Amino acid sequence: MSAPSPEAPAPVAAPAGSLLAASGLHKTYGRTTALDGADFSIHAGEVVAVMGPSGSGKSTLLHCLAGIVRPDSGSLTYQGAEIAGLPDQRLSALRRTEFGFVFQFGQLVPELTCVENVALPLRLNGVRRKAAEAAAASWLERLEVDDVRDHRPGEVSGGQGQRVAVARALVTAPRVLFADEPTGALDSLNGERVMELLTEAARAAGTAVVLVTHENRVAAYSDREIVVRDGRCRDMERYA
Ligand SMILES: Nc1ncnc2c1ncn2[C@@H]1O[C@H](COP(=O)(O)OP(=O)(O)OP(=O)(O)O)[C@@H](O)[C@H]1O
Repeated sequence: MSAPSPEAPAPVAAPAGSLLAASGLHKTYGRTTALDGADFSIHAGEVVAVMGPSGSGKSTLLHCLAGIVRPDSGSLTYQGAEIAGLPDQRLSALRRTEFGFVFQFGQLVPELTCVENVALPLRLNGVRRKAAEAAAASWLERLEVDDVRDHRPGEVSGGQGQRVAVARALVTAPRVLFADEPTGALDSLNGERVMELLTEAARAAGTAVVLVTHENRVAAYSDREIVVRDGRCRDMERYA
C-alpha cells in the first residue's frame, strides 16, 4: 500500500483502544484555517509529541483535544464516547477530573504559595485543606521542589516554577496531561530536567501526555512523534 501524499491525507480511523481520539477536526478563525481535517489518537499512558512549524495548528489541536476550543466539525472521542458536542458544563467537568495542563509559563496563582498552588485543583474538587496540602507536598517532593513549598511563584526560578506547575497538573491523577511548550521558557539544562521529571511521573502514574513542542530534544522524551502541517497531522515515520 502506498503512503498517502501530504496534499491529500486519508482520514485515519482511531486505533482500537485509543484513550483519546480525533478524526477530521476542522477549525477556522475568520479566514484562517487552523485545522484542516486533523486526525489524532493517543493510548493510555502513551507520551506523544506534537511537532511542526509555527502557525501549523499545534496549539489549536491541543486546545480542541482538551475541550478548551470547540472544533467546527470532526469527531472527538474520550474512552470511546463522543465528547465534541458535550455541553460546556460537562466538558469543563471532564477537564477538571480527567485532564491536567501545563503551559509555557506555569500560570501559577501569584498570591498563593507553591504548596497552595499545587493543592488548588484538589481543593476545587472538594478535598479538605490538610489532605490536599499533604498530597501537594508529596508531589513537590517528587518534582524536587519541596524546598520552595512556602514561596510564592514570584520568588522561585523559571525551572522551579515549571516543576511546581507540573506537580499541580498531576496532583489530581489525570488520565491525560496536555503540555504546550512546557519548557519553552527554560534554558536547555532546566528544560531537560523538567522533561525528565514530567515524563517519569506521568509514566509512573499511567498518565498519557500530549506534548506540543518545536524542539527535537524535548520530543525525544516521547514514545511517538506526530507532525502538524497546514492543520493536518502525520505520524513522523510516515511523513519522512
Ligand atoms: N484565537 C485565534 N484567533 C485567530 N487566529 C488564531 C487563533 N488561534 C490560532 N489562530 C491562527 O491559527 C493558526 C494556527 O495557530 P496555532 O496557534 O494552533 O499554531 P501553532 O502551530 O501552535 O503555532 P506556534 O508554534 O507558533 O505556537 C495560525 O495561523 C494562528 O494565527
